[in-house]
Amino acid sequence: MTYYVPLMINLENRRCVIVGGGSVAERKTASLIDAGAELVLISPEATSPLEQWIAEGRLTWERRGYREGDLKGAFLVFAATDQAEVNDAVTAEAHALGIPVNHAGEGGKGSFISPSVVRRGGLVLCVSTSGAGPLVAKKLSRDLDAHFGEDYETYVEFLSTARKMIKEREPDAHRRAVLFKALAEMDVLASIREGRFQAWNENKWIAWMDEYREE
Ligand SMILES: C[C@@]1(CC(=O)O)c2cc3[nH]c(cc4nc(cc5[nH]c(cc(n2)[C@H]1CCC(=O)O)[C@@](C)(CC(=O)O)[C@@H]5CCC(=O)O)C(CC(=O)O)=C4CCC(=O)O)c(CCC(=O)O)c3CC(=O)O
Ligand SMILES: NC(=O)C1=CN([C@@H]2O[C@H](COP(=O)(O)OP(=O)(O)OC[C@H]3O[C@@H](n4cnc5c(N)ncnc54)[C@H](O)[C@@H]3O)[C@@H](O)[C@H]2O)C=CC1
Repeated sequence: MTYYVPLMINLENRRCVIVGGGSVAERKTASLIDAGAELVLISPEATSPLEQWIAEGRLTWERRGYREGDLKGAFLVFAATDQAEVNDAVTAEAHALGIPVNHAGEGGKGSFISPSVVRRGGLVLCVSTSGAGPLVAKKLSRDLDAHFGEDYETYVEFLSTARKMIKEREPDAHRRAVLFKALAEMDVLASIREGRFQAWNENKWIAWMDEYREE
């Protein structure tokens, strides 16, 4: 089995080309829109949600079949037609140009695959079976969905603010490390869950950092 390496990619304003306009293209496009990518769809047909997004200006549509040369300038490519030879040709062009490509019909032919994803704000939980069972990946991520509640979104926001505070206010590498460790062990989730949590203001952060300074 392929040893896939998970990555987190920032696609904001990056040109992504999706070839094919069916249900698979629709699913991949939905997450790319949320990512703020610059999207180009190449397909003679598109599902109604895709058409809706096109009408809203969220992606541009080349209403025709794929032609060699379509991938020039792309950062990422999705080959998602129902024609095996078209998906293969798109993949071959992407490989030749050194652009990462996803092959919907035979995952192993592409250079990356999409995991099943559960989001809680900045917390991103991904499940992949390395292509062995996409439906199983989906099922396992539903288990995670049930286990990780909305409280994690608030928790990750809290961590993000804390990290920023610590970086801004603590120049000493050793003391920073002590603070990050204390932060990771702090039990904030329970209070969020019970509705007792209130976001910390700057003074509370400073007081908290000072406690550790004295030790
Ligand atoms: C290799 C990979 C490449 C890629 O697409 O990136 C791939 C490939 C293929 N999928 C196929 C079928 C289905 N895929 C789904 C659903 C999802 N597929 C996704 C990912 C991946 N699918 C990558 C591996 C991920 C991994 O294993 O970790 C998810 C997780 C994410 C996403 O697509 O964004 C998303 C769930 C999203 C969610 O969580 O909701 C469903 C069910 C449904 O539609 O609900 C079916 C029908 C049931 C079935 O056949 O199992 C076929 C056979 C096609 C044929 O028969 O011709 C291939 C071809 C092949 O086997 O290579
Ligand atoms: N990776 C995944 O998660 C899954 C992959 N699949 C595979 O992906 C393929 C596509 O699935 P669906 O989106 O459900 O198919 P679909 O039949 O709904 O859509 C196919 C799309 O490809 C377009 N198309 C056909 N020829 C084209 C060309 N020359 N250039 C550009 N676009 C072209 C069609 O106009 C249509 O919009 C399936 O055949 C299957 O092999 C299927 C289910 C899930």
